[in-house]
Amino acid sequence: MSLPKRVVLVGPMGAGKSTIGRMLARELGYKFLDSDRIIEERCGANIPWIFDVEGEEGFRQRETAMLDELSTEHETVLATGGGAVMRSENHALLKKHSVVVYLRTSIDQQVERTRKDRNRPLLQNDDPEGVLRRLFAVRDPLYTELADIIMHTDRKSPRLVVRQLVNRINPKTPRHQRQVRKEGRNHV
Ligand SMILES: Nc1ncnc2c1ncn2[C@@H]1O[C@H](COP(=O)(O)OP(=O)(O)OP(=O)(O)O)[C@@H](O)[C@H]1O
Ligand SMILES: O=C(O)C1=C[C@@H](O)[C@@H](O)[C@H](O)C1
Ligand SMILES: [Mg+2]
Repeated sequence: MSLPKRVVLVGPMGAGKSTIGRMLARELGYKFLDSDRIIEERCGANIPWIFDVEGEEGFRQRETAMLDELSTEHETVLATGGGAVMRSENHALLKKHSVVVYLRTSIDQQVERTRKDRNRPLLQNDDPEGVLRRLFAVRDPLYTELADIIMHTDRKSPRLVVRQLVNRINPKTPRHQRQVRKEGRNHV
């Protein structure tokens, strides 16, 4: 089986899309793209500034344009923003020539992993856990629907997640084939 043209990572804030995406790209010999970072570079401003000045809607417009542009880049691993699934027009752009991986992560882990970072405007308020919970209720079905692979990340180091993903995306090893026969499902 050959490698997919693109691997697209989706999931909530703190799922590890940026962290795991960079490591996975290195393993596959692919280029790493992070849509949040490229939007910031193009705009010459960080995401909190974009939300402040243009509102969330302004950011979402930039995000759709970026996903469209990046959808033709092959041999890439793309880390998306947590809200990329919120616009239905983005779904075809995410699926294009790609294997979509949902990095599924519990609310507790999302809270823990986003606690110290001030670069996520939706979480700069009195109740970031409540926000993460509400977003997850809406978005989890969308991530799940889009996903070709659902990778659970709780209690796994980024290294382990990457190893399991490489096995899953490029299943050449007998050990992996035995695991799939045993589990027979889309969840890892
Ligand atoms: N499997 C993991 N175990 C423990 N910590 C992790 C894991 N994956 C990521 N992290 C840590 O969680 C934090 C958030 O990860 P990261 O920025 O990659 O998330 P993200 O999914 O890209 O979030 P966003 O949607 O906001 O861009 C980082 O500090 C990272 O080191
Ligand atoms: O979950 C979200 O809606 C977001 C996640 C981040 O990756 C950024 O795209 C931005 O902070 C919005
Ligand atoms: Mg990220």
